[in-house]
Amino acid sequence: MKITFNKYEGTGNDFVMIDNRNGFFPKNNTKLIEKLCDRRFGIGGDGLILLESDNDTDFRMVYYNSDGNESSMCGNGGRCLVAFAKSLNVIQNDTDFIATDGPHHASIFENGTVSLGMKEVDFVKAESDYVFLNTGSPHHVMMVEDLENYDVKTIGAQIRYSDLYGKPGTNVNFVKQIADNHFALRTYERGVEDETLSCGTGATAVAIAMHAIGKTRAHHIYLDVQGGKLEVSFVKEGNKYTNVYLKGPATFVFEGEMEW
Ligand SMILES: N[C@@H](CCC[C@H](N)C(=O)O)C(=O)O
Repeated sequence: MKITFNKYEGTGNDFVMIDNRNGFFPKNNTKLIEKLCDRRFGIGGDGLILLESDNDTDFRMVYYNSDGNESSMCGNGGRCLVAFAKSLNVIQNDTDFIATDGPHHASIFENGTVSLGMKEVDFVKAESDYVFLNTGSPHHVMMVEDLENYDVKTIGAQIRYSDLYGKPGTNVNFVKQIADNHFALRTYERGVEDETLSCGTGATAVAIAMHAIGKTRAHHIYLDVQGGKLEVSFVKEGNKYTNVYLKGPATFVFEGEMEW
């Protein structure tokens, strides 16, 4: 059988996109998903995303990490899926869709940039040397001295598998401040088990974490990731971060068919 797919990337975080509105895709076939994401034996991607029909919103997002397992929210993947939905004529330039962490609103601008509404954050754990929060996916955030030469894969894996996070684990972000409203980050992603070029829920977590610990007073933060630039904006209402938006490019790469 042949699978028709599209490949998208958002600041270098890349995804295999499949239109599953007719429900043909074998969603529990972990080995198949892992193979489709494999960069040598498959199409290649940090994750695979299904676009499915939903009764109450424009579409449903189902996200799998490249290890083949379904996981929590993917910010860059969500932005790319919005661009894919537009290419399928499922939506125009504004949409409401549903993902594992709840409803999302998104808009596509003329230059192809996608702004994605993220879940509200009402809990930020701030310790002396790290911050932990959930922006749709769990994120450990820590500032480091030499971000450019930091061993993200080794240290990221140690934290991800540490007793602090137990079996579910976490994503791990290493951060450097560039200006009051400008940070650079590198992310180790669980489920990819490596550094990726960008992580949208990670960039969102870094922006909120830096505000929560007083590194910035800005509500609109610029973030340099390994694969490009993202922006995160939010409103602080009491202890809550609301109106959280993640903005950046979402780019079609190629389409094709793969035999399985
Ligand atoms: N790349 C994503 C995050 C994907 C989920 C993550 N790997 C997890 O399992 O928690 C993003 O852009 O947010």
